[in-house]
Amino acid sequence: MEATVKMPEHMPRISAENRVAGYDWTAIGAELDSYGCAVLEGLLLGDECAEIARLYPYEEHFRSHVVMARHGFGKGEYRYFRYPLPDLIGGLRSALYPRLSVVANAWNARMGIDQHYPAAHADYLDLCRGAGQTRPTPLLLQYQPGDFNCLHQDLYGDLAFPIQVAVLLSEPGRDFTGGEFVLTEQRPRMQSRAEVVPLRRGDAVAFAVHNRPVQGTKGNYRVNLRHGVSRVRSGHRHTVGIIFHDAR
Ligand SMILES: O=C(O)CCC(=O)C(=O)O
Ligand SMILES: [Fe+2]
Repeated sequence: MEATVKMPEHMPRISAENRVAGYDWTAIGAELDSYGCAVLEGLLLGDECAEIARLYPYEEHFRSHVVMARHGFGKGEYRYFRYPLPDLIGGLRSALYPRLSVVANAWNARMGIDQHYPAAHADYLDLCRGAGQTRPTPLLLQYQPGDFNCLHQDLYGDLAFPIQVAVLLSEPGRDFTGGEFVLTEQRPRMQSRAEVVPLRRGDAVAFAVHNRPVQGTKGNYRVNLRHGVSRVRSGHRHTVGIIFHDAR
């Protein structure tokens, strides 16, 4: 007879390392190089999305609460998680980082930036700590009808890891309409380029935080990116943002 082992409910069914290892990182790196963003389909399961979104009202999980309209950031609200992060988010943060650091190091070399990202996220957080950046940056966002997130860059100090990840926790068309994830890319002496990233619930987008190199005819040039969310037309939308540098 087969033994059945029931996993405790709070444990993610697949380890973060295993789910991250399931993606084609060569293809993701190529998408990031070409467009400044790449989609990781199905990073979270539906019930995992619900589990994270449900944390929103519980203050004990968060260190601060931002009402976007008060700061001119848009309309809607978000909360920065406290350490220790929920397992699912902390696990993804450390499992995604080594893959993205390969792309980030290649970008720095192409942009002539003399900085190397260590292979382990714990070591990068040590560097952040040394720069006075000790507060956790992963966040949970909540949008209602009429809400939007103005184009911005998530920079919280001198140290900034150049790629971040956002996971959509609500299902477009069912839970909400509108609310598209938008990325703009400002090119030197040229007009800006926009990307609208189609996401389903559980999909993640990895994208450039502020700068990335673009291969031109005369070598690499640097573009400046911003991201945001278009107006939510109906329903409710939740996202979890995974930023790899900590904040001052
Ligand atoms: O809600 C979104 O899709 C964008 C969230 C965001 O700005 C972020 O994760 O940094
Ligand atoms: Fe953001």
